[in-house]
Amino acid sequence: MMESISGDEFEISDGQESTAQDEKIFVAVRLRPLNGKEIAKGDASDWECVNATTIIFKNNPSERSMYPNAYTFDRVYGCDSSTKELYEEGVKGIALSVLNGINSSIFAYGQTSSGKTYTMSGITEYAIEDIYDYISRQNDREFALKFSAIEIYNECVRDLLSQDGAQLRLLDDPEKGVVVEKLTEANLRDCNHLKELICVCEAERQIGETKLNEMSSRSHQILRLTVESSACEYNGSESGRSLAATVNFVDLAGSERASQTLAAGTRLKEGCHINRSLLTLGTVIRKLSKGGNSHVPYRNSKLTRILQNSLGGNARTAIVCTMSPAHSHVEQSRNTLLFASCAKDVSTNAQVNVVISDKALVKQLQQELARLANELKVSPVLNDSASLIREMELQIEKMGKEIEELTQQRDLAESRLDHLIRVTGTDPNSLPWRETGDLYEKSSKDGHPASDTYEGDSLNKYGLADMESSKIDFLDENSPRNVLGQYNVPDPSQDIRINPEDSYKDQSVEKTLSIDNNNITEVSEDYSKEEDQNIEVTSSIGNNSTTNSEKSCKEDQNIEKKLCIGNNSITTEETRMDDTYESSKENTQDSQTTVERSPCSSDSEISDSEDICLARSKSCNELTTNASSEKETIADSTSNNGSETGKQDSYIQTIPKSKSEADVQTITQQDSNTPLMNLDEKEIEQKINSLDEQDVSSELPSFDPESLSSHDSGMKTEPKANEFIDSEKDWSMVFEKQRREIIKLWHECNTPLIHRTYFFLLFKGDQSDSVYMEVELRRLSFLKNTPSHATSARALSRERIMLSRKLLKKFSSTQRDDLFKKWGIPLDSRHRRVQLSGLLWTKTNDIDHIKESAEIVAKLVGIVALNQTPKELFGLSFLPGTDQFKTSFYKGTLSFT
Ligand SMILES: Nc1ncnc2c1ncn2[C@@H]1O[C@H](COP(=O)(O)OP(=O)(O)OP(=O)(O)O)[C@@H](O)[C@H]1O
Repeated sequence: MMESISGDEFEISDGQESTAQDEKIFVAVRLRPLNGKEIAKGDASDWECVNATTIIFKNNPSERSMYPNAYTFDRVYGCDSSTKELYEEGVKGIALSVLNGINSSIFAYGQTSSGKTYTMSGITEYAIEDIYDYISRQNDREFALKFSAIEIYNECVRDLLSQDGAQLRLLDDPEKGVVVEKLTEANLRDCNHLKELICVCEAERQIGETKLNEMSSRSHQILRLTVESSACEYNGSESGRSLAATVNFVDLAGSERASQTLAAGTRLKEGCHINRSLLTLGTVIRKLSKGGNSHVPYRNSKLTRILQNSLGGNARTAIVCTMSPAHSHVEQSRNTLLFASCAKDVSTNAQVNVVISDKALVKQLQQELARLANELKVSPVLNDSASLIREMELQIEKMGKEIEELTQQRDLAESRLDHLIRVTGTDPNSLPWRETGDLYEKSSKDGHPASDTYEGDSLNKYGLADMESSKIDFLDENSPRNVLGQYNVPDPSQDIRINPEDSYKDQSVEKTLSIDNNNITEVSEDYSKEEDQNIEVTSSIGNNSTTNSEKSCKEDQNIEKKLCIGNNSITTEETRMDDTYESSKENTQDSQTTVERSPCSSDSEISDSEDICLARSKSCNELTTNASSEKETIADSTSNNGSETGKQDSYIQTIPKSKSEADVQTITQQDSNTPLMNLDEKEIEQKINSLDEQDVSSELPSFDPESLSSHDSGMKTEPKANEFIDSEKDWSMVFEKQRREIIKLWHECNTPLIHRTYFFLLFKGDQSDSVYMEVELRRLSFLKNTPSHATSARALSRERIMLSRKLLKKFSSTQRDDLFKKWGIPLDSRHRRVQLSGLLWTKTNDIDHIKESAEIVAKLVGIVALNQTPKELFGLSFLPGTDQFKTSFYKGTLSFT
């Protein structure tokens, strides 16, 4: 919408095309006629407008003067000009910019009695008439006009529409700039309303009589008209865009000389304030006219503060400088012209002020949203790609977490291994699992089972007899001896007892990995049969019916070692081994020992196993050292064909090799028909005590890492505790005794309660727990003698505090009260939760107390299901610091029923 007004270049639009642009202040000079007093004094008129833009000092044009004789402005108006002419030719376009959403200001500047009020009154009247005339002709836009008026009198701001005459404060608004606080803003009904208000302002304004002007304005007056306009809704545009701008009609007080006005008292004071503010205005104009980035002292007067936007800011500005032509005022007139000259060099940067209403903004954003959504709809590829990328990102994120978790587990295992290797002084290059790992990897690549490529020699040369089974165990995740296999290095873990049944299972596993499934069944079954049947089994494995063939033995020594175990077959087979095998024959003895542990190896052992011996593999050194005696044992064992006594008792874990070791401790199966679970607490206690009396479980040796480094000798003092004779019922008793011992040691070592809980709940007496019980006992025995109790005590205290806090979250008030009562804590006592957490795991002799403590801690730390927990988590680590595991890790892996 574009429209021209009264032939002026002014155009009004909806503001969409308007852009900010620099524009000089429009400056016009107006001469008033000589008034009666001046004529009476015989004052001559010094100034003449020679054309529309130039005014000259006419009385002494040839006189050399420090002042110019001619001044050029946008427009100059002589004595006979009219205000209408002045308005129409320059000021109108600027004043009516307000209709276009552009701020504007019209100033009248000049000495007192020069005609400022006379001129501004006319301009204001013409402007408001034009504005209302224009509005009345607009049918497609709605307008709202507001009016406010202030005067600055003696540097005080006063609301001319208010009767109270209170001084108003100026505030700096980040968006609007300087605003007058509590200023009345009248919503205009029509033009007459505005005129009425302007009349009110004239009446309210400070007027005083001076020598030069009977009606001298003693204040600066600013009439402000705000025009807001927007397109009519029925017009269908509904752009929500409004234009809002203000036009200021500024009638300044006139500069004056006290000598001329003969002011005194109040008038003199007024004159001082007027001159001071006008001086600031002149400074501001001068600074602005020079451009650059020099400081502009707007804040030096309230006038310049309020008009800051109109002076070089977001506004179009016109200044009408009024002059008296009288010679007696020539000096003031030159000052006015100097001010006007500066003003015309000042640039402003007016721009259209477009206001978007909140409602319109919301609507606009909704439209934008709909447009974008539509774009997505019509672009399925983009849509699919986005969802695909998101899905992939989620997968990557998930994989990253899994990798991180696996890395943590690997690091944990590696750190424990490294520590173990360091402590034992083992040459890392000789670690058997590295070799087997290579083999395993190689075999996997070949697409064959690991055992197919596994060669006993690679283990035998390290003298690690158990590695054969260890490697296989490692592949079997369900085997409780996985870790045993992994940690099968020459260290105290060698003392760990092996469950005979587990040993049996291990042997079976070895076979299953060496033969096909059909034979597995056969072999397994045959283990419990007669000796001769074992020979048959061997035959069946040897390449489909080849009985003890040389070829088969050479091709698969693994099978040979394990399955060629008939009465005479061992000797026979060994003589058929290749050179490599022979060269490592000494070390191979351990493998053979392992073979001989097979339940099918000899029923003679079964017959002897009324006093089953226990124990577990020896260190490689020991095994190597005792290879000869072991061989003898093998011969003995294989030559004895005793009666069958059943599978359960038919194992020999370790064959005694020396005289000292031949003193195998046995456990007589007393009361073997009485299940431990049927006994009460006292009876269990008695049984355990009886075990003590029999010295079945002699006091455990303290764990000394130093001794690990010299395991050669250290292993010669194998603790007798390893030499338990095992049976299910005896094991239950031993387990109970060990568990009680562990509980006491936990207490003495300030072991974290969470560790105790996990351990207690995880190991409940299964045969396979023996390894872990043993290790825990040894670890605690070592810890007990270390001076770290103070530190661990503090940690334990912190843990108890932590648990006391969790009591609040995990137990209801009623549950807590029940617990307090049960645990003898008065309900009216203080710090009951702390008291309770302090009691947990303290009564080491009271198994019920221990069970309850474990249950409470389990609930507090959120253990949910332990039945799927790999016991290897407690691993066979001999590190003293294993108590300090990461709870979160365990929480993520343990399960509890
Ligand atoms: N252009 C003009 N034509 C005829 N009379 C004029 C003109 N300008 C001013 N006058 C008369 O001169 C007198 C002084 O004018 P006016 O009050 O407007 O001066 P002023 O600059 O506002 O003075 P002050 O600063 O003291 O208020 C008034 O009587 C006014 O009618």
